[in-house]
Amino acid sequence: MLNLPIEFKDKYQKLLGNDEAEKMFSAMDQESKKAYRINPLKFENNVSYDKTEEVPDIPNAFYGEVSGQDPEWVSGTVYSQDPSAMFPAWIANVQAGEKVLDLCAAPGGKSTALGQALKGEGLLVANEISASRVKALRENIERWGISNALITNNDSFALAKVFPQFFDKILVDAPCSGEGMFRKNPEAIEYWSPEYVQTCQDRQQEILEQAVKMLKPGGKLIYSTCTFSPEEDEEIVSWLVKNYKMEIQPITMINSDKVSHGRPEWGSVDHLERTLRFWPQDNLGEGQFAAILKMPGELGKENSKKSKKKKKDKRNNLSLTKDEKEYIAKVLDKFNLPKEISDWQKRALVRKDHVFIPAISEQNLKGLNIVNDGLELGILKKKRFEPGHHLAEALGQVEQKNVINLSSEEDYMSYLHGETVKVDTDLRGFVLVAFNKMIFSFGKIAGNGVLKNFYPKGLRILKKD
Ligand SMILES: C[S@@+](CC[C@H](N)C(=O)[O-])C[C@H]1O[C@@H](n2cnc3c(N)ncnc32)[C@H](O)[C@@H]1O
Repeated sequence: MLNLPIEFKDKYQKLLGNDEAEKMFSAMDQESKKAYRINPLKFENNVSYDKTEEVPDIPNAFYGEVSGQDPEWVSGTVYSQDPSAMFPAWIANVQAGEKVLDLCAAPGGKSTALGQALKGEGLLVANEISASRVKALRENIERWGISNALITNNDSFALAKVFPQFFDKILVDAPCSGEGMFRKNPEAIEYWSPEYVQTCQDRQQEILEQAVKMLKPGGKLIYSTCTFSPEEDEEIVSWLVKNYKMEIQPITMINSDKVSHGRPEWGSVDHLERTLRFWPQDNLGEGQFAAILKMPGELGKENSKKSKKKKKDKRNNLSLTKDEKEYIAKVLDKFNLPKEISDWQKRALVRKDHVFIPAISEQNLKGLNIVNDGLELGILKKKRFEPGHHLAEALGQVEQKNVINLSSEEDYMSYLHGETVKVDTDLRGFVLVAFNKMIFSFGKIAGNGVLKNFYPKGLRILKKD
């Protein structure tokens, strides 16, 4: 049984009434609900999991557990995510070509969903303030095969300087008191106090003050938390409406009766019932709050012919030489390229031997700590080119012929451990490596049929003795 603080219980008994509060506390003693999303970007996405129970309203999402060693996970074919946490990115209703910022992004559950909705067009800036957490964000975006994300490790002040009135949509999945996660992470209970809730509200306002500066007129802010406290939910939304004249938008993409609405009496502006609340007693997933707010003005007005014209990349000094292009083409020509990579010869740049297609070309990114810009194609090594892991995951978007599908679980695990594997094939040189048809790495086959391991060292799974 969860050891909930007395002040927490008192607060929700007052807010909800005794009966509803009891339902909430007893639901918090049940097991948390696990679920996963299937990646629509991947060509092979026939997963081995049970698909009987769908997560309501979310396409390609099902209840069930995923292991980090499954080929489905390793190949970026599924993402394990709390079902309620799937909603903020879904209601953002991102369209291909938009400019989207995920301001508090790690480990990337919502960034992967926002990125997949862009379908390789437009831009996702995925930012995370914590240097340790940004690593997982990068891994997850790469696995998902997203090619047009700029991953940054900054605070919101630094981003606001570089991107004034720039984005169509911004998701602020704010750091919060995490009350909705108590049953999943009971250690979060230890941090909780009424003062901590207030500290979280202050921090949310500080982040949001910068976020609104980055929205275009008419742009949309999706604000979410995984907490129940009105101070961090309805009160924050009220503050946004009052301070920035933002409008709370109706959310039309939800049909499930397991999704509740914000409480007008817990804030101080109209239309709070348009916001969404996820309660454990509604039995969908963990606790969550989500709202969409629109900036005054209309989108698209700034899209004059002049601003539509593609600006030239200022980074001419990073261009590839003719020889470098030839080394790269020798490898890439063996694969079927998704459309966003097909014009790599025009767009790819090289920095410190790393060849990449930038996610963003016209913007001056000075002042940002860039973790990854777009799609890393690979590394130039003297007169040859070694394709990179991110490229392998992106190539999984389309049918590939130059693939070795490992024939046993044993070979698959050996590969994840970083070992070489003997393969029975006529293929030679760089190949994509798959298991159960799901592409998860590059490898290189030598003349003797030995598959050299190119699974990145940082992702390898340690062998148990
Ligand atoms: C709720 S988590 C984000 C979860 C993520 N959106 C997902 O779906 O996987 C909030 C994140 O905000 C980050 N954060 C904390 N303070 C921040 C700040 N001042 N600016 C930006 N991000 C911050 C935390 O490190 C944490 O990773």
